Amino acid sequence: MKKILILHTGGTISMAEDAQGHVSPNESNPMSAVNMQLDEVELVTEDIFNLPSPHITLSDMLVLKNRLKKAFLTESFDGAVITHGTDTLEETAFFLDTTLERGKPIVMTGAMRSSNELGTDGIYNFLSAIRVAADEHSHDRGVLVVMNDEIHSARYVTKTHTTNVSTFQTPTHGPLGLLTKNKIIYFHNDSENQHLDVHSVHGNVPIVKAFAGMSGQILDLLDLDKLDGIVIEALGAGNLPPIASQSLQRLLDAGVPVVLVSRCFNGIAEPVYAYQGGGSQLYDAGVMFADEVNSQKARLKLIIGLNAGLETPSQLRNFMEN
Ligand SMILES: NC(=O)C[C@H](N)C(=O)O
Repeated sequence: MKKILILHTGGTISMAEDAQGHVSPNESNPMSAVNMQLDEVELVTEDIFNLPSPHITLSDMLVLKNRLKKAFLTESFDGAVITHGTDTLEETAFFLDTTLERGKPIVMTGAMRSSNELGTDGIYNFLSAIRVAADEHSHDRGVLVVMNDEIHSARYVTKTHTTNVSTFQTPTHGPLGLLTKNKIIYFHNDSENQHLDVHSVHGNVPIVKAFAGMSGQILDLLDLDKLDGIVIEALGAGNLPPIASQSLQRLLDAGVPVVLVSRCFNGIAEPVYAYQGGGSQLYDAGVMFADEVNSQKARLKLIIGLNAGLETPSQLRNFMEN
């Protein structure tokens, strides 16, 4: 018999629609009332939060991480399922994936349609997540995201559609696997995300998106005394308009960690172009190129690195670029 910890955190999966079509949280989570009778699986359920996922903070992620650590170290759980709002699900998944060691399966899921809507996907996704968490082949894969019959890696998955039930996709790599009616099939193994545990999540790290004709105005407005780092969503392979790149130099000169990702949905940013504002110039000036993560995940990674005590530029660069 597998013992699986269920942590409900809120999100649309826990919400209901009213007569006007407005969706909001319930006093008590409808998912807790779902009577999931499964052979060979014992479920232990906790309503750890009841929050829409735009209300989830890094402190909440830390609470979840500590709860999961306890579950596996001292409570002999065989796996865990976390239900979560989809808006920031990928961020919580990435945070847990980076701060917890790989081992027993941790599976996150949610829904795009609330509990009383026609075609609600909540209970189906919940059951799928439990199946994956109880499967022997789900061990040592890091945090998994299960929605709409697909299994995705926390490192790469992202929300791609505002309302569609197939919103979670893995650009460049594709999903790790899928669920059929009777089977769970993994197509490939994922490389391990660098693991670093943290006990705090302090830090002001904004994300700034680049655009054609970008001036330095937004970067010039940033108060260096209140800035612990910055993530730039750059153009293409990792380039910036020339004036913006000049303003970035002020941050680099002040020792602010600057991390770059691409605003492209697919592919990997690399220091290639040598013109003014080009990636290779930015790299030589000290900009770190975060490997294969989007801006919201690069931001979490930088905050984790800083809170884990990586101080020197080379320590941080090694963490951010691998
Ligand atoms: N589908 C969802 O769960 C979206 C909702 N706004 C949330 O993230 O809480």
